[in-house]
Amino acid sequence: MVEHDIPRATAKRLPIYYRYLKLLLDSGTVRVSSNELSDAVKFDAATIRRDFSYFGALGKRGYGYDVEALMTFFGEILNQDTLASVALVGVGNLGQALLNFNFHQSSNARIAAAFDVNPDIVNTIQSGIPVYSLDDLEKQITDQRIDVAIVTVPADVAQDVAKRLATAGVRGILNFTPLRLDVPKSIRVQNVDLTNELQTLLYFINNFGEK
Ligand SMILES: NC(=O)c1ccc[n+]([C@@H]2O[C@H](COP(=O)([O-])OP(=O)(O)OC[C@H]3O[C@@H](n4cnc5c(N)ncnc54)[C@H](O)[C@@H]3O)[C@@H](O)[C@H]2O)c1
Repeated sequence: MVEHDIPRATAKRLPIYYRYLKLLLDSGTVRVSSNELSDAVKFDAATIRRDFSYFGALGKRGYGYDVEALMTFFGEILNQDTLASVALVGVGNLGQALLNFNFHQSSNARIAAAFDVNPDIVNTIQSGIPVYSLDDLEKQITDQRIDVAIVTVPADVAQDVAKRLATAGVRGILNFTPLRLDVPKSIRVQNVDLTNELQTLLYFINNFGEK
């Protein structure tokens, strides 16, 4: 693998370019200009052109960049990265906050794909992460070798989502919904309940708070 001596800020933008290019490729787009990329990923076009030039990827005037060639190229570079890919299902208030936080800097995991049913956000990039239609769940989980999913959907659809995740092959679910999920024994579920945490804290403060 060729070592690329690139600035850290450029390296951090690479997964974002990669994921957006993958969305374009999946939708059959052949080429893209730095201005179009700029609109989607919210980095200015000059930054994008400079970033790409570090990799020797030069767009042609009036043509732009070849999406598939860029994807292949960036994919190879990113393969050196052994981060666990995580999915997030339900890009609402909580889901957006988790996408924005991501986990990359503090752990060996990062959210690689998000899913929702809301047509207003499907096929957009949120905090650098592509949001796919729920219809694409199984395909993306398989293609992106996703092992773990975070579930932030309304409780009434959580069981159905968990079942689909299980069938798609995830091995762990971080469940933020109040529903207790029924999944095969081979799948580990970790429930997160901030209300519980707060109640516990209040209990300790009220009962053992006096020094
Ligand atoms: N564990 C906690 O401490 C905690 C805290 C806050 C919220 N929650 C829970 O997290 C969940 C999300 O809360 P929120 O405030 O973000 O809700 P929200 O309504 O803002 O977001 C829900 C999102 O899920 C999407 N969605 C609906 N059905 C879907 C489906 N079948 N597949 C994929 N996406 C679907 C919606 O389009 C929406 O974007 C709820 O279950 C809520 O009870 C838990």
